[in-house]
Amino acid sequence: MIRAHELTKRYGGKTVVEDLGFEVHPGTVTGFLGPNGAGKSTTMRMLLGLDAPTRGRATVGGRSYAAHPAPLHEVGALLEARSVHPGRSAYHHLMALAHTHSIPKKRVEEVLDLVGIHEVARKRVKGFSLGMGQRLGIAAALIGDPATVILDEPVNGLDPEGVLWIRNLLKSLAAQGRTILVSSHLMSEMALTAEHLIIIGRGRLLADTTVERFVRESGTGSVKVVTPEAGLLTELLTGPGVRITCDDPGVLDVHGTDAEHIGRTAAARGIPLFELTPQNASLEQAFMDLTRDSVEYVATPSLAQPEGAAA
Ligand SMILES: Nc1ncnc2c1ncn2[C@@H]1O[C@H](COP(=O)(O)OP(=O)(O)OP(=O)(O)O)[C@@H](O)[C@H]1O
Repeated sequence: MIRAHELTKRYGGKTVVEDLGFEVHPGTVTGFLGPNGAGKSTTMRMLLGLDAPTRGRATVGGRSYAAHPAPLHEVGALLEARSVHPGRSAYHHLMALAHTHSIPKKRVEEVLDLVGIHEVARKRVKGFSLGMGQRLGIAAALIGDPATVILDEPVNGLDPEGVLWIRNLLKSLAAQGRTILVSSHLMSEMALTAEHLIIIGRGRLLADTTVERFVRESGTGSVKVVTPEAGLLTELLTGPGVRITCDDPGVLDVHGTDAEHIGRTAAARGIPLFELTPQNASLEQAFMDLTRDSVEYVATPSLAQPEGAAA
């Protein structure tokens, strides 16, 4: 388990992480979300003992990172900055890590297989694509078979196949009972990967919730329904809190209820459905609504606002 308690970081006069408290539990993927500059990387660096908190405390598995006798077995991490010597091969990089942490050579082969870079393992890292570099970083994070895995923006620069691969890898690591914390600024990707979300903005906690609850409570979700019986289905679904729009014949946009209820209602009356799709775009919208006041790098338009304009 990861625990942050009143975690605070100041650089000079600027507070970049403020009074942050959360827990990350084993067995699920927890997404760590926030707009650019929200403080995600700084928080992760504090969890990993790479930055000292100005105040507060961060523990992994009940101890601060530095207090672990064999940290690679406890925590595996991928941070944004690449720290691999460009002239080294992936194999030698991992071998060096294994050697200095008493990890058997066999484990190097295992993680190379796991991340799918066995074929290029003897090539120099400087020729690696961003995606290959990310895979190598993940191999290094997993080499100690850690109970906790912390990854900062692992899908950055990956192609769709790579994104899908990371998603499945993280889920399988969580299913093995590990604690997984993964940062992103993409809500839509996290909604597919994570079960739990910790959302920060300007270094402060904005939400600590499950994906399911975030979707439900965002209230902005809708379901696209394609049916030849649009009129009848609209009648059956109409009720308190439900709003249905129909811009194209046979295509309904249903707000205020979920796909399961719509599917069951249709099935009970034998109404055929050609499509029943929860709209994830609105999830991204809910995330942007939540973090709007915390977005740091939209400075230009708001600076251009005349004095006294609404914030
Ligand atoms: N070493 C440092 N010295 C001064 N300011 C820093 C330092 N590291 C980070 N910051 C500032 O702290 C804030 C949070 O940065 P951080 O990289 O933690 O955010 P982030 O959420 O990871 O952003 P991104 O999604 O862009 O990676 C930013 O305003 C950044 O400029």
